Amino acid sequence: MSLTVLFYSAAAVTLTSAVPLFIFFVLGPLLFKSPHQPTILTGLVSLAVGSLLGDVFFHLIPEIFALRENYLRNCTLMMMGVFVFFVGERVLQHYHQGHGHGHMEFRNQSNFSMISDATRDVEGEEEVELDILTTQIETKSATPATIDVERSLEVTTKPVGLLVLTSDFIHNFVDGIAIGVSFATSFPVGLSTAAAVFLHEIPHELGDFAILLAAGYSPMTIVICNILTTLSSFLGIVVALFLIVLYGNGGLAQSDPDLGPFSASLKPAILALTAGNFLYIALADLVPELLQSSHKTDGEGGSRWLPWIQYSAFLVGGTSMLLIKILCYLDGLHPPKSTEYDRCVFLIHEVSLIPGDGIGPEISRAVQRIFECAKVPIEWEEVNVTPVKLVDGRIGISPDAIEVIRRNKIGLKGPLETPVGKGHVSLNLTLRKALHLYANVRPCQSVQGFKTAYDNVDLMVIRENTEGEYSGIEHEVMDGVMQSIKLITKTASERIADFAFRYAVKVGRPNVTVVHKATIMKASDGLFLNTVKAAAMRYPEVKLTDISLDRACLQMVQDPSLFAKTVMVMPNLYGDIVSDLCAGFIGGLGLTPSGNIGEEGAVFESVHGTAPDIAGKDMANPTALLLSACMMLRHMGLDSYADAIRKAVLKTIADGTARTRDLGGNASTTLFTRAVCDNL
Ligand SMILES: NC(=O)C1=CN([C@@H]2O[C@H](COP(=O)(O)OP(=O)(O)OC[C@H]3O[C@@H](n4cnc5c(N)ncnc54)[C@H](O)[C@@H]3O)[C@@H](O)[C@H]2O)C=CC1
Ligand SMILES: O=C(O)CCC(=O)C(=O)O
Repeated sequence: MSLTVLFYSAAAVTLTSAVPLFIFFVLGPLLFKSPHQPTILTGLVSLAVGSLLGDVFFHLIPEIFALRENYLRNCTLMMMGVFVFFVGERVLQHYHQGHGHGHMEFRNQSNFSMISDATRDVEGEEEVELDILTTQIETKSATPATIDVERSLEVTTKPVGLLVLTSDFIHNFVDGIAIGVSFATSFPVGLSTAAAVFLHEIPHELGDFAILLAAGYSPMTIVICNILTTLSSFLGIVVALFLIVLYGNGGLAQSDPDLGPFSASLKPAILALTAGNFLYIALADLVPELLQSSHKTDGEGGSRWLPWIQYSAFLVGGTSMLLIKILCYLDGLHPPKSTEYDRCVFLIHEVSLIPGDGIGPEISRAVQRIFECAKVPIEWEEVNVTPVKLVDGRIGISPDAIEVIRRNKIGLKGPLETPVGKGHVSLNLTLRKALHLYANVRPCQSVQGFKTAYDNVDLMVIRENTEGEYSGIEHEVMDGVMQSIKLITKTASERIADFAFRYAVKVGRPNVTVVHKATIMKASDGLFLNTVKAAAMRYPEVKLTDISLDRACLQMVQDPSLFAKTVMVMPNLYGDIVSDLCAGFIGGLGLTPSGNIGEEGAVFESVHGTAPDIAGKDMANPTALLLSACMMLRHMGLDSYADAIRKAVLKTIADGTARTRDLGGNASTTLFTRAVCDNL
């Protein structure tokens, strides 16, 4: 995804820099000669104000506060964005009385006297070939503004040019970061930020051209300097991409809190600074300039329409930002929810598909067919994980296959067979470890309309997914004595504990329950338990309880509703067993989904295995994999598709006519799939 972000950001920055250059050379002479020059310039500045504010209010703020985390920090950073640019402008003013983050440089001068400005030092100093200068000289002698201009001539010297270039360099660098991070957030946010930067760059760059001409720079030198300062935008993009790669998981498609520190923390922080910056430029830099120009022009008998032009251009800028947002909603018929809107336009998401063994290919085909019916905007990239002999002689998944899944960041996986009591290590575990998918989320909810012994089951198991009893550290101590080591580390326990608490906050469950057997495994389960207890201090809004594994199983079987308001977190093996137990409450393994989630991506799969007893017979229930695929869609922000598919699946089961055998019906996998499509 980073390459896509790089491409869009680089294209945006190139356009943002090239167009003002084009305007300067091709349209500049016409513009400067035109009697409508103030009108055009005021229109451009007003358009910039509208688009900057539109970007802030319609795109950046919803994105910054899409997650409930870091609310105060992000507010502070937004304020800091304003403050830093206020201080920066003050410093620049100190060195050059007047030039801060200038856009039209009509501060303290009458109606956009940029042109007159530009001529100050040029006369007699350098021969400049452009027509534009002739126009400038004429303009200068003709307007009353000349007096102001003459006065300010005294402060305009060559160092001013350097100051302007330095400030441009910094400004472009910040714009580069903002554009890079915005595109990493989503295409629409990138587009709107690039448009806002672009629209305020035009008047800004034109103003700077004029000052540089005035400071004695030749047009060619200005162009070269402009290209050099533009390089800092690219530097900004590189910094943004570096942060994305370093902190993981940004990139046009994902902004789920589970996806890693970039999406959850760094991205809102940078967007908050950008929002502060844009607010400052719009309200502190541009609006006062507009008010001043309007006032003076009126006073001088200028266009009475000027304020109306400003209002209209402002509204056009703001409305265009609103339109980008509305188009985005319409595209996916999404409800207006910022995390979801995030991913909704123009992009087809690439998802790795591992069909798996046994019933895996049958149920994977069913999912693909139903996704087609639902027109889900994803493309599958099938990954072959057939075990191969690795360089170290072990049997496992080829590094290339793992790389594909890592690249796509999102995968759907059918079950993989593991030889019992012999042979190669579990490929399921290999994938989880290789991709650092440390959290296994296993929800279990009653299917309305499908009656079991338990009603309204609503359980949530979070299983540590990388170590514990599944560490695979086993050896023969002596003949007839085998030892298997249960590895529990503080790091992994802390990671899963934090995940469980964040998850509880996210889904609105008030409690976390840690399930353990620390009475017996005092050291390993003891460490797990204590680490979760310590993590609880960081989430005062969530209540922590602990329960031993055996007691938890008893209570669940007696009354699963006792656990309906909690998120259960536990070591690896317990999670595997407890989630199968949960499946029993609602109708079996054909119904329970799961997601393996980590910082580098997520792979979704059903809780069940390859079901060798029914494999190849068109008898398997694809619901568990389908619901896993719905979890995946939600993880990607494609909630509306997830909701539609889930509704159709549950309706099909509730209708009762197309139930598979595990649910007491006699429908084939194919028939069930067709029924779900019909219900979509
Ligand atoms: N995550 C994974 O890929 C997992 C893989 N496995 C592997 O699967 C293989 C078989 O394991 P088992 O212990 O037999 O467990 P299993 O989950 O494959 O089967 C248990 C029972 O549930 C039924 N069942 C499971 N899924 C079903 C579905 N979608 N529709 C209808 N009935 C379904 C089966 O017919 C069987 O009677 C083993 O090689 C094991 O290693 C087991 C569990 C998880
Ligand atoms: O890899 C296997 O064979 C079984 C894995 C399993 O049961 C699980 O952890 O979900």
